[in-house]
Amino acid sequence: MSSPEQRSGDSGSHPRTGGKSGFGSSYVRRRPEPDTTGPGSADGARHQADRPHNAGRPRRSDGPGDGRGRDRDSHGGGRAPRGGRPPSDPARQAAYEAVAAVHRDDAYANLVLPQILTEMRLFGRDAAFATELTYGTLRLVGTLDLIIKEAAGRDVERIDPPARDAMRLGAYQLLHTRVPAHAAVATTVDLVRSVAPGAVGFANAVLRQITTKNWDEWIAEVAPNRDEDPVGNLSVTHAHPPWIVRAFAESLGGDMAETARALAEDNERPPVHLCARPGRADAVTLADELGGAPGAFSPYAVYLPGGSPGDLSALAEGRVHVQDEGSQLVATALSQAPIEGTDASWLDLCAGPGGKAGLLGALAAERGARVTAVEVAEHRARLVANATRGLPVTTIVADGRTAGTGELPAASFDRVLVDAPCTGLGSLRRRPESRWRRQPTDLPPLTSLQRELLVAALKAVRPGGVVAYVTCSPHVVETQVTVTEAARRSKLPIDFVDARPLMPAGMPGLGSGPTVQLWPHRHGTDAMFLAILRRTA
Ligand SMILES: C[S@@+](CC[C@H](N)C(=O)[O-])C[C@H]1O[C@@H](n2cnc3c(N)ncnc32)[C@H](O)[C@@H]1O
Repeated sequence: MSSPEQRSGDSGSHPRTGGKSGFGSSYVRRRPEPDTTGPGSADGARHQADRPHNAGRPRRSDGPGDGRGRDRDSHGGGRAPRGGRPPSDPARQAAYEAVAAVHRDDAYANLVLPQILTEMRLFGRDAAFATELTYGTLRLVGTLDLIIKEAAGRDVERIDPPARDAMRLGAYQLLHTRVPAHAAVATTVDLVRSVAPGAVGFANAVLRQITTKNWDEWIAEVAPNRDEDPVGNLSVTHAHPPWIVRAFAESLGGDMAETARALAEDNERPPVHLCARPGRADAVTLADELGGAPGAFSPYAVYLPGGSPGDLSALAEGRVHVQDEGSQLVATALSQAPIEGTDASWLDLCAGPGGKAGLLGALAAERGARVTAVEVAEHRARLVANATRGLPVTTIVADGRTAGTGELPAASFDRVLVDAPCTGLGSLRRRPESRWRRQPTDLPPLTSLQRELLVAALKAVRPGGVVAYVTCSPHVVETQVTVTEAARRSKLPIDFVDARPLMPAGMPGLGSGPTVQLWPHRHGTDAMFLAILRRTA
């Protein structure tokens, strides 16, 4: 079983159908893959999809360790025993394994957890509980650590990693679930006994201390004063690093109350969104068929109540793919932006793994147009080719920064999408560990790549045609600053098209234009940014 969170996002859509369209998608390797691909997408769900097969798996160990004196690299020694005696509490053990793998091996929760659940043969309620513990603990870990530090009287860095991860899971149960306190303490102490036996007494004492207050009371104790340090207060209250709080606040015009709502939404479990491919499926019919609901905004969106989207026959048949509704909206907006003259040649400059190329391909098929999908990483280009099979899409392995030259000639495309590699701060709700992994130092190389890609796109689009610049991040440096700077550097005549009328009629919270910033707390979508630029004569 896999949870909605494990499978949601734009990754993993590999329709295997040949489709009904007369077009054939083709996969053409035209250029050798460069040694360096530049920073990849921060959209973890997408990148995670093509990590080496075992990249998310915990390393094997010989058995439980003594729980003392391990550094980060030796964290693997403290794992609950899996061989021999069956675990008495498999759901908690699975969650421990997943959290430990994320912290020890830099694994991705949405990859490693399904593997662990499968290996441990956990289904139904056990799997759901393990998922809840894993995702909840990883999301809140920064604040849980502050509480553990306060209760333990020592910095968490000084606690053995296996004991620390077990205690994080215990603290999460105590403060964020309905598990009775005595059960949360007892099961956590059992877990510590198996992964870090030397820390049993310590863990017991710390957990008992944590039971003395509820979440709000602990927050009042560990968070900075809201008036004196509003960013610090929100950072602790909603468990996001301060630089991300500042980035959200800046994008929201300094409105700290709304920033709080945006942060809070990242801690909610997001629904799975499907895209019913135009010409192949109808969202309303599909929603009926799946027991879901049609999307609030995208005409192609279906909200799935739960379960495993991977099991749906509609996915295997290529009638739908998993895709956040915000991604559907920005791709659709590009297809609907008014242009003059021909409308036959579309370009997707950062296509892997192919979510938006799948939707653009289906829309292009209805309009007699053709999409060229460019992806720098060969393995991701293969995903694009799979995702667009049967659609009028040609996949090319190339560096998008070369657009406007050679086989992606200057002034030759009618519509161009730049779905740029970014920090992914707009989809933190789908990737629980990401907020703690991302660093402000990730920004300079990403923004420089974003600018270069957008300049290349502006060269490749013909006068009168349009470029959609999209990020799954609301960080103004990746959105407004990149767009303004790239338009200036291109030295080409550019107009900004108001993107708001390209969103569904009546959609609220679209701001003053001409760009659009979607938000989970406003729209229920990932925080996608969209700018539409028209190249003038
Ligand atoms: C945000 S993801 C695109 C997601 C995709 N549009 C979708 O909807 O599935 C960015 C992609 O750009 C690719 N990329 C990074 N640098 C690139 C470059 N210089 N040229 C082309 N693609 C690049 C990454 O490998 C990644 O697949």
